Amino acid sequence: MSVYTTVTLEQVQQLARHYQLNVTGLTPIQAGIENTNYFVQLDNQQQLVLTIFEEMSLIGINELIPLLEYLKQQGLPVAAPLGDQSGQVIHFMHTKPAQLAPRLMGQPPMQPTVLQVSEMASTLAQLHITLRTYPLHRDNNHGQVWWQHSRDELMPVLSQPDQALLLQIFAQFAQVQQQYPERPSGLIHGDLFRDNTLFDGNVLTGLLDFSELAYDELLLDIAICLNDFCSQWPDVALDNEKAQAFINAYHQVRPLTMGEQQALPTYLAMAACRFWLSRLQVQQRNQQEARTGEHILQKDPAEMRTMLADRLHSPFFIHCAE
Ligand SMILES: Nc1ncnc2c1ncn2[C@@H]1O[C@H](COP(=O)(O)OP(=O)(O)O)[C@@H](O)[C@H]1O
Ligand SMILES: N[C@@H](CCOP(=O)(O)O)C(=O)O
Repeated sequence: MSVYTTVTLEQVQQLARHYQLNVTGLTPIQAGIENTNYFVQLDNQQQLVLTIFEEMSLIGINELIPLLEYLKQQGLPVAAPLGDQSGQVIHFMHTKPAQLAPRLMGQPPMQPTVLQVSEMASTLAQLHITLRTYPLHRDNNHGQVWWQHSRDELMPVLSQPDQALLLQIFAQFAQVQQQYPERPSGLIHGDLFRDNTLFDGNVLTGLLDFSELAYDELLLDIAICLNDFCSQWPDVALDNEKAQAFINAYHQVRPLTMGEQQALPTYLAMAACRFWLSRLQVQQRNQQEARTGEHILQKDPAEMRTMLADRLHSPFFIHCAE
């Protein structure tokens, strides 16, 4: 996060009484940009994460509770939120929905190894397969309709070269979608960046932040995750060895269609574009609402703009073993 809603230790202790838990400490979490999160220390040495939802509707929040429970039961490393003594999961703090979930151990892989990349990709494929039969339809709030809308809204404030770049990717994307129609859809995570995962060595211990979960193209999820896990940080250029390892590992669990393989280079560019647009929007909002301070994280839109240009100018052509 960022901490938008400040809570006191006493307020969290009061919340924890519903769960018959004793809270001894509270630490704001700076990572993340949508919700307010705190690590919560219990007197029995366990730790929880308190999330105060800043944006998501109550309907959306309630959809995720059984979904996370289902994923946990299927063996995926997710933090299903806790029910209190009466089974209630969502409480309210400062009129906003709030939940407690177990803290998963591990660290986000800031410079992922090839093994971590492969582990991420095979888990992503597993996630897509596991969600195939899950009975939920949820539109993507940051899907194609939103891309077009936010592009049109932002156009007037962008420089001429930025406008040209946007027009180029949207035109190329429309063409590729028409050319390669064989692209399966399903429920996707929608935001699997490194900072929404935790690793202990090469073991993936946490998939976090399902707030963008929605019905959309699986290839979009692959492109979002691959872009972030397989870049040569701090440079955004693609690391070809990692990208190929990602594709191999994913393909072994859920074979990519020919359409997906051919469309991937353009999807990588569009995935970067989607986050360029959303970061520009967040930047505008933070300025308009004067949301600043040491606990407010602002991700750099320029990074995604550079990534978009890179993916367009140096496309990554994949090879999938038969
Ligand atoms: N269950 C959890 N276990 C461990 N760390 C967590 C957990 N939930 C959140 N975090 C930490 O909090 C950060 C922000 O959480 P996230 O859900 O991504 O918030 P936001 O919705 O604001 O992006 C994560 O990057 C991670 O460091
Ligand atoms: N991953 C997105 C921002 C979404 O932030 P999160 O903290 O809610 O995961 C980006 O990098 O722009």
